[in-house]
Formats: sequence, C-alpha cells, structure tokens
Amino acid sequence: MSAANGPTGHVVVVGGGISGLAAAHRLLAGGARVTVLEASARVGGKLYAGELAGVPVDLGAESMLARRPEAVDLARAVGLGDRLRPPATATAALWTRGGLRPMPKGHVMGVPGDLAPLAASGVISEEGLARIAEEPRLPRAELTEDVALGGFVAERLGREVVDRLVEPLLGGVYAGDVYRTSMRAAVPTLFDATRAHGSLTEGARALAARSAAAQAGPVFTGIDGGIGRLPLAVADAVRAAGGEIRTGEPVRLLRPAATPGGSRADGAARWTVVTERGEALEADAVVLAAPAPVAARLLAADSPAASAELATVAYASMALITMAFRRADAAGLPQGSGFLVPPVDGHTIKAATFSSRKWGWLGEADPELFVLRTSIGRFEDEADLSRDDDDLVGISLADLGRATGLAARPVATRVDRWQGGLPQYPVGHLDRVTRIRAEVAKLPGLRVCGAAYDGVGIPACVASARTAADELLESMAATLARGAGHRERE
Ligand SMILES: CC1=C(CCC(=O)O)c2cc3nc(cc4[nH]c(cc5[nH]c(cc1n2)c(C)c5CCC(=O)O)c(CCC(=O)O)c4C)C(CCC(=O)O)=C3C
Repeated sequence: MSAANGPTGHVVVVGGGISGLAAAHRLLAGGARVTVLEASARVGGKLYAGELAGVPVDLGAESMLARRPEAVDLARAVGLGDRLRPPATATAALWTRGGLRPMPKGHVMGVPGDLAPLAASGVISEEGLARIAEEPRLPRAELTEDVALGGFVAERLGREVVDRLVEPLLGGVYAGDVYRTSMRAAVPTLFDATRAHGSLTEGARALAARSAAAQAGPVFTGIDGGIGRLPLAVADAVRAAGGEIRTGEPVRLLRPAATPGGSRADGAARWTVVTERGEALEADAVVLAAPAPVAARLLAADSPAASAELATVAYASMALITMAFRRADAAGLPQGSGFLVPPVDGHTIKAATFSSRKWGWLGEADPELFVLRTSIGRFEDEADLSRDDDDLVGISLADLGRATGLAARPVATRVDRWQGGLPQYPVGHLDRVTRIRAEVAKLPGLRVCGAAYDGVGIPACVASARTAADELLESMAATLARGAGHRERE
C-alpha cells in the first residue's frame, strides 16, 4: 500500500519497544499518521544499546533469529542491512555433570534427533542414552492437544534430557519452567513433527535433517554495535517519515469516542487516549504494543474479558551481569560463544555469553578488552534477584571461576535488571491468545501485539506488529471508502 493512496487516519501506538516501533513503521508506510507513546525514558524495550568501559554493548537481547525474515527485513528497511553480523562462533557448551561439555548437534531445542553427538558430549548418562534409544518403540505419540514440553519429553525420553538440555535451552528463551511451558507455543515445529512421525526423536531427526538440507545460512544474526541499534534505527525511520515518538509518556486510559458505540456515522472507530499527564489524544485506531499487564489495565473498562485473560500472562524477571576484563586475563576462557547451565546442577548463573568471542565488532571497538555476560533468575526462582549488584557480580565471578577457571577481576561491571522481562507461555497459551484476539476484535480500531502473544523472539514481535498494523490500515481504508460513499450519496 503506498502512502499516496493509503488511509490518512491517526493511530496511537502504546509502547515504544521493538513491537510498537515496528507497528509505527508499517503504519506510516501505509499512509497513517502515527504517535508512539512510550512510558519509560527510552525507546527499545528489551533491546537496549548501552556501553561498558567505553565500548558499545547490548544490555538486553544481543542476537536475533535470521532464519525467519521479519527482523532482518526490518533491519534492512531502516538502513542496517550492511551492519548485520552473524555470530563469529556458533558452538556453545553446557556446564553440567561437573564440567563444560560441548552442546551436542542434531537436536531441536534440546530434543535429540541424533544420538551419536549426544553420547559423545557426555551430557547424558549411559542409562539415559539407552532410554532415549528406546523411544521410537514406545506407543505412538498422538499429541491430540497441547502438553507441557518438560513432562512430555520426560515421559518419552526420561528426565535427564529435559533437565540437562531442554530446560537450559528453553530457560534461555523464556526464563521459564519447561515443565510448565506449552509445547505447541514454544516449539510448534517439533509439536507438528512429533505428531506426524508418532515419535519425538524421529520428529526431531526429520526437523534437524530439513534445516541441514536447507543450508539457509546462520541461525542467528547480530548487528555491528549491538541489537539495541535496531529500535533506535526504526525510531529514526519513524521520525523521518513524520511519526511522533514521545518517551516518558505513560498512558492512563483508553476511551471509545463519546458517539454511540464508539463509532462515527461512517462506522469509523474513534478512541481517546489519555496520558498520565492528562492530555487527551484523539485516534482513529490504537495499537497496544505494551506488556500484557499494561494492556490488561488499559482494556479493563472496554473489554473486561480480554483484560482478564491478559492479566493471567505471567512474566519472569532476570538480571544480566555484564563484565569487561583485560583481554589477556580472559585468554584462558574456553572457545565458543558461551555456555548454558541446567538448573539441576545447582549453580546460580543460568548462562554465560562470551560476547567478545561472539561479536567481532566488540573486539574492534577495544582490542584490549574482553566482554562477557551472565544471567541470573528464572520464573518463580527469583530470590537471587533481591541481592545487590555487587553480590550478583560476585556470584557470577564465583560460578565463572568454577566453570572455566577464570580467576581475574573485571575492570568494569554493570548489572541490568529485567523486571517482568519475559512472558511465560504455559500449556494452553495459544488458545488464550486466540480468545484475547477474539475479544479485542470486538473493539473496532484496536489491535494488540508484542512478546505476550505469538512468540518472544524479535522476529515474532515484528511479525505480530506488522499484522496489527496491516489490519488497522485495512479497516481505516474501508472506513474512508464508506465515508466517501456517504458523501457521494448526499
Ligand atoms: C529469546 C531467545 C530465543 C528465541 C529467539 C526467537 O525465537 O526469535 C533463543 C533461541 C535460542 N537460543 C539458543 C541457544 C543459546 N541461547 C543462549 C543464551 C540465551 N538465549 C536467550 C534468549 C533466547 N534464545 C537468553 C536470554 C540467553 C541468556 C544469555 C544471554 O542473553 O546472554 C545460549 C548460551 C550463551 C551463548 O552461547 O551465547 C545458547 C547456546 C538456540 C539454539 C541454537 C542452536 O540450536 O544452534 C535457540 C534457538
């Protein structure tokens, strides 16, 4: 849709994270006038370009899937195409059973399709491996309905695979409990393949073979200077296209226009968006791209049913501890991008990312420094997050020392706390999202998007934003056409 013949309605986007910004970008391309209201002092949400010891570092997400097109397409559209950088290393480790062991290849989110690399990794005991090998002879996996991934995998393959592989990997994605996470929502391709093959390991094998055959380039990409540059570049593009972005502008309430049914005579939706400062903005449409608790609050009056469902979306909190070392001091660290830590092993950190190994641009920014980060905290296991920053740094250094032998002190550290950072997708999540969208659809000119719905990754957020924007552009265009029809008949 070109700007010339696009609709000319005004859309207020609530939330200036990557979802809200992507929605704004798309709405502007479709000819809408756009105002983005971001409650906090900066745009970007969970993508946060920061600095440590004078070098640019990501203080939030640091990588995004490149196998899906949406995020990479957006990066290209806002001029970051030549800054996309795949990770310099794609090998990682697991800190388990008393040491660092290579992350085996040939799995789908920890569910093995190939036993040989798993056996070679030493991650699973002999008995555990024998149990996995039996799986194709179990009764067919029917999967007629959504299940908890952890329980389902444990039933068919034993708990070792869940606790040592699936849990740490999914723990990265959701900071959640894999025994409660929805298989359909978290690993939809594995859910479908397992159903098709009647076996988890055969489903995983088929998926792994398919992605090996596709040879579609790196799984992930970063951005020179940090993934945190993506929302900044999208925000620049939004402003350049005439969009307005206001930070430090929380929204107090949404109100349908005073006309009966909240609609004008031409059937147009009308919303009044009232900010905390008391300003009332008139809008033809609203995109709610804020976290679920905020969407729940804003919809409480006009869609109690959607609001109640949104209020059930739980969030995990975590902290990222970023540290800069003198490069010589970090020389003894193992190769690879970092390691994951299964909770069963009883350590506090849940992952370590060797940022300077992973991202060449970090080394170029200051060749004398080595940056790494650890993460602490997962859903309902957040007691450690009440510790102060120095404690979190100390715990991280102690765990890093035990895992890798690193004994040096960092030259700079910082702790970033992501309170309510990652939405949880429990069993039945997709049905919940369907119900939320059905309720929201009863309100003309309103859409929701973001990490609480169709996936927590950056491409999924961008995709949900695009869909929201496209649907509103279409309904505004239809409204305008009806309005033109009215005038012609008058
Ligand atoms: C949101 C998200 C997605 C979903 C993306 C989307 O759906 O769009 C995802 C996917 C994946 N993550 C994967 C692997 C790893 N994740 C790690 C670490 C982490 N991930 C995190 C989040 C996510 N992770 C987080 C908050 C950490 C903690 C540390 C940190 O934030 O610094 C680490 C350890 C550190 C390192 O080695 O870097 C590894 C090895 C693989 C498997 C790759 C393969 O099979 O080859 C996949 C698909």
